[in-house]
Amino acid sequence: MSAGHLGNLPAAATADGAGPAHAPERDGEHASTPAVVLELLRGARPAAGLLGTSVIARMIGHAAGAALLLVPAWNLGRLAVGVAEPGPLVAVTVALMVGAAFVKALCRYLEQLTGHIAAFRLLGRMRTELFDRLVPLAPAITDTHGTGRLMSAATRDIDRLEVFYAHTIAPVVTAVWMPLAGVAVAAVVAGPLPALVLLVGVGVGAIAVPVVGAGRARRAAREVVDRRTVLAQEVSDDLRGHTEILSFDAVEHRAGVVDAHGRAVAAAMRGTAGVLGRRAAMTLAWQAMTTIALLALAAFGPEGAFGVADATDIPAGSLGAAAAGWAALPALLLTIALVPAIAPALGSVEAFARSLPAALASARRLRELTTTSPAVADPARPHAVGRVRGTLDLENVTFAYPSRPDPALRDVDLHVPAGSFVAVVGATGSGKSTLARLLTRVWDPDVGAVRLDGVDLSDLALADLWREVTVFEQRPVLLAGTIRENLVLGRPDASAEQLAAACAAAGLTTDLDAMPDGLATRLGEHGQRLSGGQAQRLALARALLRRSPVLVLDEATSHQDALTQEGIIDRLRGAAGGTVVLITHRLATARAADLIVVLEEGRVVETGTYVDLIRAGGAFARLAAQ
Ligand SMILES: Nc1ncnc2c1ncn2[C@@H]1O[C@H](COP(=O)(O)OP(=O)(O)OP(=O)(O)O)[C@@H](O)[C@H]1O
Repeated sequence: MSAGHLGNLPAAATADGAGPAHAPERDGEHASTPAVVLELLRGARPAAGLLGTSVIARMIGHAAGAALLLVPAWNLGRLAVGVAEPGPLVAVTVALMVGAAFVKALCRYLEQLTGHIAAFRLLGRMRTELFDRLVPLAPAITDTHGTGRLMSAATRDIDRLEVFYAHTIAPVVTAVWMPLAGVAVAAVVAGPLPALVLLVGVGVGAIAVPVVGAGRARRAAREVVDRRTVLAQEVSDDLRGHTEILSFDAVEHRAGVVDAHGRAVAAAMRGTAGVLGRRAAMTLAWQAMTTIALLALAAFGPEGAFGVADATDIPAGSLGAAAAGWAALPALLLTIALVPAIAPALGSVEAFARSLPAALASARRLRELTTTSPAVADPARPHAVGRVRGTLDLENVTFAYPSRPDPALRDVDLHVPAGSFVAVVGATGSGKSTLARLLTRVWDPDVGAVRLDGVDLSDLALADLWREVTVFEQRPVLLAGTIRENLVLGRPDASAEQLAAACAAAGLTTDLDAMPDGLATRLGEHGQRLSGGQAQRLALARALLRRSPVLVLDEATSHQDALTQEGIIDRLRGAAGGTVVLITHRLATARAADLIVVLEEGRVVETGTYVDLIRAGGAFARLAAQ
């Protein structure tokens, strides 16, 4: 997907405009309503044809619906004043009504069909775009927003925009054109005064209904969206941590937390109820008032106010003659019938005035998410990558997480020769994983540089970097598919031999042999059908399979027994494609390393081989003695 305009989602910052490396910035929250609406409309371009059809179908459908009321009203008037023969008139009226009903039904079908196809197509695109936008924002976005919130954005917020595309564009157009057409018909058939009365009535309905409580409805909608998001985050945490919740006997406590958030959502929703009630009442009130005003005009207004029907047309001796004083009856009935004929078009204003604030609140939240500056961004002109040897250098690196002022790494200088095996050790919290994250450019350093083969990582395209440097995360994520699908995630074209070699190196072969379905074994969500050790061995095999020039392993053997761990470490050098950086708190695994780097409170305090460091009797020896 291109990095330029991305449908409904505003363009994300690029490297040039990213500002400070990891200071997430948001501007979506402050976007004005017209700006958000305009952006949504711009995003509708790919489905313009379908949306146009939906609008036209709705306009014709509403006109047919109006005809269902206007034809009998007009003809009833004509019948009453005697200007038409009852027999043919009834036949024509019935035929016209059947035709209008058929057109109305067909148009309604077309409107709904095309409107919804357009909306779902656009929502599908937006989900893909959202995903594309979120990738470069990770991990800043999960750190600051939480996965539940992102999930809610990708599903609920995007779904809510369906209201805008399927239920707003066509109704708005119809809500403008139907009243104008109705007033024009009244002006032609009944004259300017009835048209003016109708215009005022419709104007009150069209303007007052959505305006009543608009600010309150908007604030309440935003609150509902925010509170629902918190609820989604809590529920997602509960689902993920259900085992802990059960074993800690915390079901009641957690149910109470979720219940409290549910109540908060309900309270926020109640905020809109009063506004909705008033709007519904006003929708009915303007119709009643306009009808009364038209009747009053006919009864007490100037003579000839409904003066189009010609009394000389009325045959002598007919019922019409008796009703000569009511010569204007057809025009009066037709104008009165215009009120309920126009009402459905305005009724939808009330409906979308109700749902639109929620859709716009969702659009704002999506905007807010996607305008967060990425923690790392692709360079404007990436350095071309040739054959990577795998030399790593950290030069005077200092880094602090955005949420913590104390640096997690300070003044780190480190040289890792290509093809070497380096172990990074240190007490918990000393900055080992942070070092791994900087090597894979999850974050950029605040000061100093991280280089691969002498090239600053920030000059490499992220895709190139991710291809050359493979990372084994401390808490690797397994997908719900088969073992094979998980293994080939980073190398879809791996041969059977390559798969077997990676599995053997990671110590997974015995496990696979014991499984009746072998590589085809399904894992369940987050690999829950594997033991902790098996899941770790599988994730390690997946990382080894890539044979990338640099392999960063963060606690890759922490769940293994001593024997299994020893075997894995022995095979590691041969199985990896080049440089290996092994982050570990088990010092025995560092024994085979060419170089051991000891971290203490974010600083490199010692480097050397196992034997040298033990002999030196410094920080490493103290760690070993613990
Ligand atoms: N995402 C984060 N946001 C804020 N602070 C963080 C984050 N991740 C780590 N830290 C902090 O940075 C410091 C270094 O953490 P790091 O995970 O690098 O240590 P570590 O040596 O890998 O620890 P362990 O052996 O326990 O995994 C710690 O003080 C930690 O609390």
